Amino acid sequence: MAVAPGFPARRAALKMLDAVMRRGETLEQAEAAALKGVDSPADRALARAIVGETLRWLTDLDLLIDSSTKKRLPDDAKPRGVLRLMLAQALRLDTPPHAVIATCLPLLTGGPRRLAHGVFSTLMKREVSLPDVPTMSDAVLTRWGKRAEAIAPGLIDPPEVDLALKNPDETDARTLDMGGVSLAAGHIRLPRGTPIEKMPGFDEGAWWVQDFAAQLPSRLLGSGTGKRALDLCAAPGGKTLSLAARGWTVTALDINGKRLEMLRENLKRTGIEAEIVKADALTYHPAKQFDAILLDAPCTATGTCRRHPDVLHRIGPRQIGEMTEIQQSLIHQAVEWLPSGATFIYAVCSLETEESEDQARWIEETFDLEPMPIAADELPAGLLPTMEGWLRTHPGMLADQGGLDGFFIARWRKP
Ligand SMILES: C[S@@+](CC[C@H](N)C(=O)[O-])C[C@H]1O[C@@H](n2cnc3c(N)ncnc32)[C@H](O)[C@@H]1O
Repeated sequence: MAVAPGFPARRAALKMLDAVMRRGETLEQAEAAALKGVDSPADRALARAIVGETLRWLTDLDLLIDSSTKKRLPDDAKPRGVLRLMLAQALRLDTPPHAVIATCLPLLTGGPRRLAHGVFSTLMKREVSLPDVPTMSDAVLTRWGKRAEAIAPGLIDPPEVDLALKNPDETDARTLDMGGVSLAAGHIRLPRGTPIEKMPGFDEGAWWVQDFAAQLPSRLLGSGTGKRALDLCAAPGGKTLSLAARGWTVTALDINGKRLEMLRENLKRTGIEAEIVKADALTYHPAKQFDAILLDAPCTATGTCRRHPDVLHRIGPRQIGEMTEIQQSLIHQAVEWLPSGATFIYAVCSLETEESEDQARWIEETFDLEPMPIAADELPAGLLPTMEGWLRTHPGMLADQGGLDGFFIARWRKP
């Protein structure tokens, strides 16, 4: 039987879905193997889009599948995986049902193929649709509680593209030039799918890609002219770039050589300078003193679920527990290195309370640090600090302007 055009993209999508759901791999890890041999950029983009939509809407797709099978298909059954992809294409990517059938059913043989065909055709005849907002899984609902309702509207679509400008004075001119919108000085938002490398200013390094929420921790350290900052978990370097662009003399430390290579490339392209240190922060001994330490700690990254919807299905109490321990070890080190008068920022791109608010409370109970509450006038319009003076963002915020990643940021001073 001849292979339908578009079949390689679906086969890759199934491999990626399987790697995330059964092996707990990240989408990035899964892509490397699954897209091997898929050469056309369009097919690669299609495979990514199919898996992205499938993971974003997984709970709702499963509810539809379960509504038309007599016996519930096991979570890891191949026909369920194929049906998830088929429905995501028909209901989210507007792929005509006949094209979905032609390209996806060859992923199965025999009885499972007939079953998937039957379920898909029944659902198409019923003219089923998805809800307006994706339903979160029970595991996510248990963790996020009431907040899930506020967050979920931010997960309907993948996010737009945010840029951070090296020179915030250029915001108006560059926003106009690129046809974007700006949510604050130094920020530009472009439509999803914008060919970034072709945009004006890329070659000269006038900006870099960074989610709006991820731009906030360095903003909260203010201008750094004549001052030194340690960016403790720095790679690939978004925060190093914005700190250095704000005048800070930055030491960027990270344990991961590959990620530091990206940081090096980012510095080169933007013409921004920073000292790079490849080291384990847990054994490193800084030779200098710093006016500020920014710990953008490793975390479960559930705050990036708009771009990485795999986190909605891979992360659970075990990973959260492991991360909170690593974060506390890193916090211990950072606080030890803070000289009197220096500022400490703890940030995570996580929506999990254990990695965020609970860690800030633990810091206040454990260390002799003075809170430096974040003030409303330090934040872009539409964002407010919490009662404790911390900043919590999530994808449902600034929804009418395209939302933003989930971040938690808190700030202290060493007395
Ligand atoms: C959230 S990411 C940092 C993102 C970065 N700040 C940025 O803005 O691009 C966390 C980083 O922590 C690094 N990391 C994890 N454990 C570390 C350790 N023990 N010492 C140094 N870096 C570590 C990881 O390699 C990863 O690059």
